[in-house]
Amino acid sequence: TGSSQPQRMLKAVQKNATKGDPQSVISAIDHYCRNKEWAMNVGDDKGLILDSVLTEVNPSAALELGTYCGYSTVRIARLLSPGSKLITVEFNPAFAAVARQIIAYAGLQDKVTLVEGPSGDLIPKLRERFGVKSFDFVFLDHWKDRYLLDTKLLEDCGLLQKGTVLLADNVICPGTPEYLKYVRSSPRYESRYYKSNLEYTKLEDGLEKSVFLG
Ligand SMILES: CCCNc1ncnc2c1ncn2[C@@H]1O[C@H](/C=C/CNC(=O)c2cc(-c3ccc(F)cc3)cc(O)c2O)[C@H](C)[C@H]1O
Ligand SMILES: [Mg+2]
Repeated sequence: TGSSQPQRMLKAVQKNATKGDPQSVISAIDHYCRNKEWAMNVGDDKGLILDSVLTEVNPSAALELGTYCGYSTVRIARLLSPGSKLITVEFNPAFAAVARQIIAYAGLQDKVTLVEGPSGDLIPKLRERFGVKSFDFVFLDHWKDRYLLDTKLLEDCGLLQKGTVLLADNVICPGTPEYLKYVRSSPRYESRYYKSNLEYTKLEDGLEKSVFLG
C-alpha cells in the first residue's frame, strides 16, 4: 500500500518548505503540483485573487468549506490579522489529518480551527460550538453541487451579515451553474466574476465574489 497523493504533498512540504514559513509551504505545494502531480488546490493564479480579496475584506471571522490538504487554509490564515480566526470544514478524516500537519508546518495552527464532518451538519452548530456570531468571509471549495445548499444554510442560520463576502472557487471548471445563477440573480447579493486559470493549467476557471447585502 503506497502513499496517497495528499501524503506525497505533505512529504514535499516537509522536504522543501521551511517550518513556520507559510509562503514556503504554499510555494512547495505549487511546485509539486505543477511539476509532479496535479492536485485540486486553488493554486497560485487564483490564489493571488484570493489573497487580494482577503486583504480587502480583512475578516475577523472566516469560514472555509472543503479543506482538502489545507493549501487555501494556509493562504487564508497567513493573511489574517492578529486575533482573527479561520474555521475550515473537511469531512474526509484522511484529508483532515494531512491538512492539520500542513497547517501546523506553516505555524498557523493557532489561527485555524479544522472541524471534521459534513458542512450540512456542522454549519448549524458553529455558533453554539465556536461562539461565532457571523462570518465576514466564506471560501467555498468543496463539492460543487453543494455550494448553493450550504449558502442557503448559512443564510438561514444567520451566519451571514450585511457585507459578508462569499468567494467561490471553480465557478467555470468544474462549474457551479446553479450557485452562479442564484448569487447573480438574487437581490440579496452583489456578485462579480474574477477570470483566471484552473490551477496549474492554461484552462479557464475563475472565482465569483458575492457580497451579501442583508
Ligand atoms: C456532504 C458533502 C458536502 N459537505 C462537505 N463537508 C465537508 N467537506 C466536504 C464536503 N464536500 C466535500 N468536502 C471535502 O472538500 C474537498 C472537495 C473538494 C471538491 N473540489 C473539486 O471537486 C475540484 C475539482 C477540480 C477539477 C477541475 C478540473 C478537472 F478536470 C478535475 C477536477 C478543481 C478544483 O479546484 C476543485 O476544488 C475534499 C476532497 C472533500 O472531502
Ligand atoms: Mg477548487
